Amino acid sequence: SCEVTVSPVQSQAAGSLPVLVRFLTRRFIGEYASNASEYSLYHKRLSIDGRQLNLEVFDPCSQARCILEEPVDWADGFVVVYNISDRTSFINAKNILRQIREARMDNYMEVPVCLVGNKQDLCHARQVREEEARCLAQENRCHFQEVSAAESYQDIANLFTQLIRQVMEHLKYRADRRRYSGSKSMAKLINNVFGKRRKSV
Ligand SMILES: Nc1nc2c(ncn2[C@@H]2O[C@H](COP(=O)(O)OP(=O)(O)OP(=O)(O)O)[C@@H](O)[C@H]2O)c(=O)[nH]1
Repeated sequence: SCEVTVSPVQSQAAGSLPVLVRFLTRRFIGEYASNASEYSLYHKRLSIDGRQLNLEVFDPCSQARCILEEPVDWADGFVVVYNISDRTSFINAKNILRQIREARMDNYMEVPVCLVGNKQDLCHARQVREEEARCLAQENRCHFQEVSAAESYQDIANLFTQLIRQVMEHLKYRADRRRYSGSKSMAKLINNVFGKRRKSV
């Protein structure tokens, strides 16, 4: 069993909550009662590739508008959502990606991120080209996908599953590194101790 924490980060009316709820419940709920936004931490038990996971999802913007400091520190992965029919939301997403990158400058700390263009069903009113978003994702070394929370569950399920797989690999990589550097310093210590002993014999 393993704990995975993912944070969806919303920009302008991007529909991050509907995207998340689609993933958690398979249903599309378009409008929420205003007090629904008080509950911003969600849990789900999942099985991915035969592993049991406790997924924790934090939606920072339902609490306060896009406060990133906290999730940047503790999240194992990010879902940055913008609305393909709202250019401002894309610019917000760009800023959020930059903030995540800056906060995670150290390569080993770089966490998996997925840029999500929601409301694909509104492509007749599109303000952000898919290619432009793909370029932004490449620049930020993150995955990219367009979805419609209103129309489809499968794309959203796939993107969360893929992100969680990446997160698990990343966590394993970090744990291996820690173990390796631990065993290296242990080897150094043993070497020093034995070196000294040998000298004194
Ligand atoms: N057409 C369409 N509308 C969507 C989709 N996803 C969400 N919406 C609508 O977009 C609006 C914004 O959804 P919100 O629940 O406010 O999304 P949010 O990103 O959490 O936004 P805040 O209210 O600012 O926190 C709602 O009216 C939703 O019904 C989608 O895929 N397609």
